[in-house]
Amino acid sequence: MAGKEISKEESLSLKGYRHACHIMLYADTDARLFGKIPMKHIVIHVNVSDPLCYPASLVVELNLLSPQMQMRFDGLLGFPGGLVNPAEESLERGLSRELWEEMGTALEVTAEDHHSSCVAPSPPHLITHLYCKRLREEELQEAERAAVLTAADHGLEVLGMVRVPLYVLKNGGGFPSFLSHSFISNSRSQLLAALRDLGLLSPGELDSAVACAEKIRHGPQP
Ligand SMILES: O=c1[nH]cnc2c1ncn2[C@@H]1O[C@H](COP(=O)(O)OP(=O)(O)O)[C@@H](O)[C@H]1O
Repeated sequence: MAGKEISKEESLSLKGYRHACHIMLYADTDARLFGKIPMKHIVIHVNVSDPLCYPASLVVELNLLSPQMQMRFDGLLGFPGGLVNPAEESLERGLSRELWEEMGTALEVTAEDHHSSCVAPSPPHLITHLYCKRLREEELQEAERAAVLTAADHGLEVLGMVRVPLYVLKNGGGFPSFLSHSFISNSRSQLLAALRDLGLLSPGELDSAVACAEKIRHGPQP
């Protein structure tokens, strides 16, 4: 569900549409998976017998940053943010307000952080705007703590912030598994486009992960 891309200016001139603004916060990380594998840059040789995904010879090499999404009240994954009425405030100011409610963090979102605007495939008459903002790792960690400790919506509209794993493990663990979950509206497409456009993952890496996620979704369930 990608939706039709449109410029922010054009979207604001359309009548009868609601505007949903969300943000992808991300940061470089020095964290180590299982205490030993550097998260920043990881190389995994995929096992020949893996039934899923990658050809045996492929070495998966991904840059590991930590983009954030959240588990919503409805059990779907999405980005932090919400509806903004552009007749009352700018998209950026409204998004900052939503972030305060959902994450308990005062983050200034500017027009430079705008990534894309789309006419959402569903629900009808909705424009979705995605913003992307790179933080320092300490800022991201601080935002995660505030989301639990001080955000008004924690445990209600937002059940928790989650980091998006950008690495790929055997049998599609990591990013492909993450993509196989259920997402609100076009947030999954927003995630894929942002990772591609920001150069966090290459088009080839994204295509492989999407194909692998499809196999996981349609594979045997325990
Ligand atoms: O991450 C997202 N990307 C794109 N659209 C989203 C995302 N999260 C929610 N939406 C859509 O935006 C609209 C507003 O949703 P949200 O629940 O975030 O705002 P609200 O708290 O102001 O109601 C809903 O129609 C939903 O389908």
